[in-house]
Amino acid sequence: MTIATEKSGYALNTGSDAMLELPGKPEPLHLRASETALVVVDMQNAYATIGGYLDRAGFDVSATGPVIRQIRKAIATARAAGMPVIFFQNGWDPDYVEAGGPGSPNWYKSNALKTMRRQPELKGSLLAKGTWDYDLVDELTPQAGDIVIPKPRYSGFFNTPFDSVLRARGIRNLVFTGIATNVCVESTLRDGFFLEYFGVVLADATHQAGPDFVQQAALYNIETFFGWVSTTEDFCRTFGRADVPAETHEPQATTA
Ligand SMILES: NC(=O)N/C=C\C(=O)O
Repeated sequence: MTIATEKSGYALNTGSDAMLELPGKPEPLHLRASETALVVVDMQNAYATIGGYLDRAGFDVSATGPVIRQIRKAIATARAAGMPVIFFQNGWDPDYVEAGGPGSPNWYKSNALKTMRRQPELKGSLLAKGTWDYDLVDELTPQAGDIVIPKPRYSGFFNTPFDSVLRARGIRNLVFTGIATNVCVESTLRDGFFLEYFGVVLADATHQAGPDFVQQAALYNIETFFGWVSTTEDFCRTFGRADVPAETHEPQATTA
C-alpha cells in the first residue's frame, strides 16, 4: 500500500496495484491487495486454548491448533503483501461494566457471563481485560504495523473504530480468519456487508463454537447470502507464496 507523504488525496492511497483473482465460493472474488485487510477475530486463549472460556463453558476447542497454524500463514502473506492485519480482542473491563447488566441481552446470552454466574469462583477470570483468558494466543502475536481493536460485542463494527480504520485506509475487502465462525466472524462479516464491504472467510482458518454442523451452516450462510468462502492456500497463492513461513514477531502493534 502506498502511503501519501508529500501529497494529499484519497486516490494516492489505493487502487494502483493489480486486480487479483481469489478463488472462492460461490465464485472467485476480484480484489486488490491495497484495498484488502486481513482480519483475525478473537484469537484469544478464551476461544482457542484448553482452560479458556469456551472450554470452560463446554465447547470443544480441541481442534483449534490447525486453525492457528493456518492463520499464521495468512498473516505472513498479508504482511508481505502490505495488507493491514487487524486483530480483534473480545471482552470487557475487569468489573464487566462494558458487558452490560441485566438490562442488556448480552447479560443473558453471553456464555462467559452465564458460566461465571454458575461458577462464581471464575468471576473476573473470563474475557476480562488484563487476564490470560483475554490475551491473544502466544502463536499469534501482533507486530509493529498490525492493528489491535478491542470489541465489547460479537460484531467488530459495534462500538469500535473498525469502520473508521478501514475507510481511512481505503479498504473495501475484508478477509476473515478466527473464532468463532458462527458468532463473531459471521456477525462482523454481516455488519460489513451492510456497510458495503466485501467479506471473504478463509474456511480452514476459522473454527466454530458448537457442533461441526454449525461450521458448515455458517459457511453456507456466508457464501449464499453475505460474502465468499475461500481457503488459506488460495489466499496465500493469490497474494504471495503458499509456502510462506509462519513467523513469530515481537508485540509492538497499535491498539485502536
Ligand atoms: N469470538 C466469538 O465468536 N465469540 C463467541 C461467543 C462469545 O463470545 O460468547
